[in-house]
Amino acid sequence: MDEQKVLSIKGLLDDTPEEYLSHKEKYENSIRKSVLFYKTLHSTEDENMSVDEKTKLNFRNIVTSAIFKDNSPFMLHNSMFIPTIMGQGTDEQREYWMKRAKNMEIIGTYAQTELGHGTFIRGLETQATYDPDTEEFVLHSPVLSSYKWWPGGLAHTANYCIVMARLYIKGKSHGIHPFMVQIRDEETHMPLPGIKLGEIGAKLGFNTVNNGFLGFENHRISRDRMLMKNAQVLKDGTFVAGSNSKLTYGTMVYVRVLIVSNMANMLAKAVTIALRYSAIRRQSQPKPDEPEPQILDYVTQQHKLFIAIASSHAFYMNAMWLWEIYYSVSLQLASGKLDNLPELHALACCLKPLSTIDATAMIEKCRLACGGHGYMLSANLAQTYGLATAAYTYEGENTVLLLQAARSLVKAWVGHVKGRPLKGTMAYLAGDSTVKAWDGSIDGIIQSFKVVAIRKISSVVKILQDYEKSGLSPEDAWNKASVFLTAASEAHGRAVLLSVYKSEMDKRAAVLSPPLRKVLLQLVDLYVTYWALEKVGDMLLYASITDKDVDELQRRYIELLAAIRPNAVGLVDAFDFRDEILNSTLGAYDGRAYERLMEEAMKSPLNAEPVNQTFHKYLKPFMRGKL
Ligand SMILES: CCCCCCCCCCCCCC(=O)SCCNC(=O)CCNC(=O)[C@H](O)C(C)(C)COP(=O)(O)OP(=O)(O)OC[C@H]1O[C@@H](n2cnc3c(N)ncnc32)[C@H](O)[C@@H]1OP(=O)(O)O
Ligand SMILES: Cc1cc2nc3c(=O)[nH]c(=O)nc-3n(C[C@H](O)[C@H](O)[C@H](O)COP(=O)(O)OP(=O)(O)OC[C@H]3O[C@@H](n4cnc5c(N)ncnc54)[C@H](O)[C@@H]3O)c2cc1C
Repeated sequence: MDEQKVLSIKGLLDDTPEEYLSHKEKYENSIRKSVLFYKTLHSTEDENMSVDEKTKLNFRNIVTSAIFKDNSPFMLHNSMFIPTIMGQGTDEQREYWMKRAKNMEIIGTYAQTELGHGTFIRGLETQATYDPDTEEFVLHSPVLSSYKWWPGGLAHTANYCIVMARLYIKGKSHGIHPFMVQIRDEETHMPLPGIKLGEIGAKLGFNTVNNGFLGFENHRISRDRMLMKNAQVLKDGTFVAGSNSKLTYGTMVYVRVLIVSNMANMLAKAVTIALRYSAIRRQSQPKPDEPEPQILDYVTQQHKLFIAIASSHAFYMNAMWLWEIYYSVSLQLASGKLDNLPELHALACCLKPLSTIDATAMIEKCRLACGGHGYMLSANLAQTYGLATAAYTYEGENTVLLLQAARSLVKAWVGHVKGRPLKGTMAYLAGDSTVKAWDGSIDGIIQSFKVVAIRKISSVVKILQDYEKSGLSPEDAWNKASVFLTAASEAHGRAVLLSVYKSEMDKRAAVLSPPLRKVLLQLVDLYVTYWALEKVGDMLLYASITDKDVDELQRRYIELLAAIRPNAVGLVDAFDFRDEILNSTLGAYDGRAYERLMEEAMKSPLNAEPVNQTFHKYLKPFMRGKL
């Protein structure tokens, strides 16, 4: 696809930095650009029909990040509204709504979270009560806490949305289901009667996403507006349950899978900026007779940055692998086979949190690695952090998701002890977890991570059982053990991340030139060694590492940093981000960071006049003692 063509369209990139616009202007500018971007992208994609969905998504994601530093108000239309129609609609509903949504005849969002509940979906309070006399659902927000709160684009952009609401038929609740709801008039864009809409206000990031609130006052929609692929309500009010109520959560699983590759991209961007800047920035004079070195030559700087390069590769490989699993499970679900859904859910509940936790921490480290200039918004590291840390919370708060994964792991372990077979990515739990002599090879360390996971899972299951034996209810035992349950999930997630990164690289190794293979495998080695040192306590406890082994591992780590140093700039150049996509004074390809900082500073509205009017109004009288 022609990224260059997209980015050269006039008006897509901002002349005035967004941060100098008011809240309202930011929104209006983002809408103008969203429309232009949609038209441009469509014409570009039409020329590239052969490209597969995953490449298309990645391309869109990267180009979008250049045009919208703080994300687009159409974001939810593409990432959740359309996927929910696809995943939850009947054939007829898909046919009708997809045509309208794909052509942008309607703009939609996904309204699930409420003021009172986000995590606990079964606690949602928005009501959809079926009225068999009129064959309609009556949508109602009975209390303030039932107002929808957060959906992107909901405030002033979307005219339709998918509302997740509790279905009532003849006084009986039938759980949470998706409803297609028109919220604004298609001609005037006014909110429809019985619908209260607005924007939720300024946030840490996402300030151009137009996140909104929504309340209903007995608003009626026809029966065919319930998305009925899974569960159905017949005309007379008969409820037909779906094969698994959790299929209603399908869009969330899809987005959790996408988030892993999104984190790989965000981290790649941040480290490209910080690393290029580290190559031109010179500071201090360790040797009196020599010039100031590039800060990239300080090993502490390499320690901050090289792991971010390796982590981006690791997330990318894991994301592609997870995408394949998602794809094949989706095909199975379509043919009614549900067996592998729990494993997909558990995997997404490990990899979404770990990728967002690591990316958030490493992007912040990239900012810190740029010293004072990293703090400038024009460096584009603060905004990148804002986007990454949002993903820590959205699409399932990370602690909550790790506890979901723990639920599957505990179940698997208990079953294994009872003799039930383990399958898929949990099959390794049946392996040997006895302490052996330390094996410091890459495969040996990965094996140690698996042992750590087995031991943490088995240990927390024992804790849970002991609590229950002492008289605690299963729920209280679970809560009491939850710190260690999340630790067990993290250990499992680390074992998956490490082993998939290594095995996916091995698969590709054969087609790489020997020098490239060498460098990419150094990154794998660095990643594995870094995490062994980060988790040295676990290695001591469960994998019999000795102080001598740790010493060796530390030396190996330092040697790897030295080996990667000559290729470090090449490695970030290989991410192949155009300057427009990095959008950073510090990270441009030509290294003219100081010139760019000054050029950007001159765009500050305060620099338009030499004396600001507040001097005459306040400062002068104040300094003369007249105020
Ligand atoms: C274009 C590229 C863009 C890329 C970037 C994208 C950016 C996009 C921007 C997005 C912006 C942000 C947009 C947004 O933020 S949209 C809002 C997102 N909101 C959330 O993610 C809410 C998080 N909460 C939940 O998911 C659930 O309520 C949890 C999971 C916490 C519990 O749930 P609940 O209380 O109802 O369940 P339970 O505890 O009774 O039962 C648990 C049982 O159910 C199974 N189970 C649970 N869940 C699933 C599942 N999904 N598939 C299959 N199975 C599932 C589970 O294994 C267990 O099974 P078992 O053990 O009993 O056998
Ligand atoms: C930038 C952004 C965009 C968003 N976009 C959308 C959108 O488009 N559509 C939409 O519907 N929603 C959206 N959301 C909402 C988002 O999905 C929720 O905020 C998220 O799922 C977390 O739920 P919560 O806010 O209820 O947090 P809470 O669940 O209240 O979490 C607060 C704390 O309680 C802890 N906690 C909660 N439950 C448990 C538990 N069972 N065990 C242990 N600890 C627990 C959490 O770990 C956390 O520390 C968005 C949020 C953000 C930040």
